[in-house]
Amino acid sequence: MQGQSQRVIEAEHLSFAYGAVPILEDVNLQIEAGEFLGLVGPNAGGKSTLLKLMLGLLTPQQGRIRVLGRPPKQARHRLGYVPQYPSFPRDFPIDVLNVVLMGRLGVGAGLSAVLGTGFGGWRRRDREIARRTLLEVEAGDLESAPIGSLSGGQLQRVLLARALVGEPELLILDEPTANIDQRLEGEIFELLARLNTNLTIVVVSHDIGFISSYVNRVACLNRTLICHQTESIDGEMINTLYGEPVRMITHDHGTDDHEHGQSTGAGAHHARGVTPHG
Ligand SMILES: Nc1ncnc2c1ncn2[C@@H]1O[C@H](COP(=O)(O)OP(=O)(O)OP(=O)(O)O)[C@@H](O)[C@H]1O
Repeated sequence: MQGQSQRVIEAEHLSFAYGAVPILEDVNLQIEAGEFLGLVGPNAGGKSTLLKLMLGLLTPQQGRIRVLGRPPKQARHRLGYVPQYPSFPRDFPIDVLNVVLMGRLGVGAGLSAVLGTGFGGWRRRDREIARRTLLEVEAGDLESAPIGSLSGGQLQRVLLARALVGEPELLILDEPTANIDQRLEGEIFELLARLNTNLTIVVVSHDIGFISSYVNRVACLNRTLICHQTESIDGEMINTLYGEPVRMITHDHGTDDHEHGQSTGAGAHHARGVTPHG
């Protein structure tokens, strides 16, 4: 259960480099409980790196990051994470329920169940929670399906269930709809919007136009980070930024060599996969 106005993420003057290559520079970000934040930016802008810092998988060279008031590693069991690409082989002989149950491994009860009785010996309570979570993501009928038999959209729901089954306070998704079609993308985001009624969510996306109708706030990352309230991201603003009507966009800040470089208060923006209308 989240506190009334608990700060879920607090990043202050965060800088990170892989070796000598700077990826994040002086990033400041506060996320309050209950927010649905979209993280957008160009390829290699540092989005996945920022998520890994939130998850405690990387350590910043400068600055500080707190998750639920603690160092990220200490908060990891209270987070749910859906990675960009599923990291297990699709022909692995395991059914959906057991994939979802893996998400209970970080939770005390699930772990002791596995250690005590061997793999597969989950407690009834863990199985109940896993089934309930599959229902929540509208994938209850897939419980016994081999993981390799699922469509892209079904797999995303199952990975979402795996992230939710540990009953997290913050759900982090790295481009959850990158490999599925637009209709299913809408369904997944409808689902995320419902989950957001009692869960803080951070989602990485390339498509600011699409996510703007679901998220409350958009953070734009291209080495440095700038936030916009969703209501300020309307068609007119996007068109002004691009100089022509566009649909699918990412935008970036603070470099001088933009294709559509325009100086705005928020920095210049450019499009990837831009679809001019008309
Ligand atoms: N382990 C690593 N070692 C060295 N460089 C890395 C490593 N991981 C990522 N990078 C580089 O860091 C930069 C930022 O990567 P990151 O994955 O954070 O970007 P991103 O915004 O998530 O990109 P995309 O939209 O393409 O997923 C990229 O240039 C990437 O090649």
